[in-house]
Amino acid sequence: MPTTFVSGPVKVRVPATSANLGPGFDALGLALGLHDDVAAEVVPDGVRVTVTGEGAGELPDDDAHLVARAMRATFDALGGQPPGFAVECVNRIPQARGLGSSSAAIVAGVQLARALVVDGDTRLDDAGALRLAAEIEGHPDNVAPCLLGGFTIAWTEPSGARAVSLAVDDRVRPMVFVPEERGLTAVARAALPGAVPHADAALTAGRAALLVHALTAEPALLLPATVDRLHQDYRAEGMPGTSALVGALRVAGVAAVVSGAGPTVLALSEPGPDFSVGTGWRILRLAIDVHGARVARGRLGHAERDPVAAGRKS
Ligand SMILES: Nc1ncnc2c1ncn2[C@@H]1O[C@H](COP(=O)(O)OP(=O)(O)OP(=O)(O)O)[C@@H](O)[C@H]1O
Ligand SMILES: N[C@@H](CCO)C(=O)O
Repeated sequence: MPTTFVSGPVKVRVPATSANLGPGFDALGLALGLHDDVAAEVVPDGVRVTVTGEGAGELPDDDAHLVARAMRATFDALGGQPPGFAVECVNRIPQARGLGSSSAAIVAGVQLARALVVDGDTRLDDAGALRLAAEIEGHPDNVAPCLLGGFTIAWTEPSGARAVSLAVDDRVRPMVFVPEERGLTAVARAALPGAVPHADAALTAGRAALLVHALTAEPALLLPATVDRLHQDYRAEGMPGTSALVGALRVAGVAAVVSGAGPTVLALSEPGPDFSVGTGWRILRLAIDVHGARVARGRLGHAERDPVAAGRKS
């Protein structure tokens, strides 16, 4: 069946995400109340991308932009490319910091392309959108919470990625400490060994299981539930400030972990008033986003175009 495109713009709001959460490497993730807003429409020719906020002046303005690449891949999956398309991004998620900026861009592209095709949600259903987004990203732990919201457990079967979303206990209060310096996921993944000791794998599997209970029902167990032996120690040399802050917070009794591939630190409870963080960290208290990516018709409104004000609503 030929592909027909809708006229007029569509938009999507996508949340930041924190992957791994300590022991859940490449599997667990949490959607956070900090968002990028992205709009797109079909145009007669070419690909144009404008960016405001995070990444403005640095990211490509054409087909090479990650949102455009995800849209292209999704149009292919939907049966055909439009003559051209224009994209407007208002970015608030810090990039290359471990807060899922690349997954947010990919999910935005997948959801916008689906919304721009008549019957797009039928041609590529929600399960297919997750599979495609995870395939583009390479692992599902950020794209799952970005699409579904909440606390997600993602896994990959021969047919592709799948995920479930669970409600988080109200007492969990995420806080992120974002450093100035960036860290690319690809670099952090290269620091990992090909194999780990059986004892480390066994300990981490047990803590990941405990973490599901701690996050959903018993936050008092978050400190033991966030112990990991699979990735954080191997990456510590590449992000010494992050490693030191995680260590100091944990000594103070706070369930702190490296967010995603770092270098942001995620704390699942707040440190006491006596805890001194030091300089150079942007500290954000963030709600948990329970909605995941939200699509609507129309252009970005005034509030959505503000790269700061709308950033912390969930
Ligand atoms: N909103 C965006 N639009 C276009 N490209 C983006 C966007 N956000 C991120 N990127 C691209 O992805 C890169 C960062 O991806 P990377 O996976 O290394 O980090 P992250 O997604 O922020 O962190 P993590 O995966 O650890 O949570 C950026 O350097 C940029 O090339
Ligand atoms: N699980 C991924 C998350 C970052 O994309 C990693 O730690 O490499």
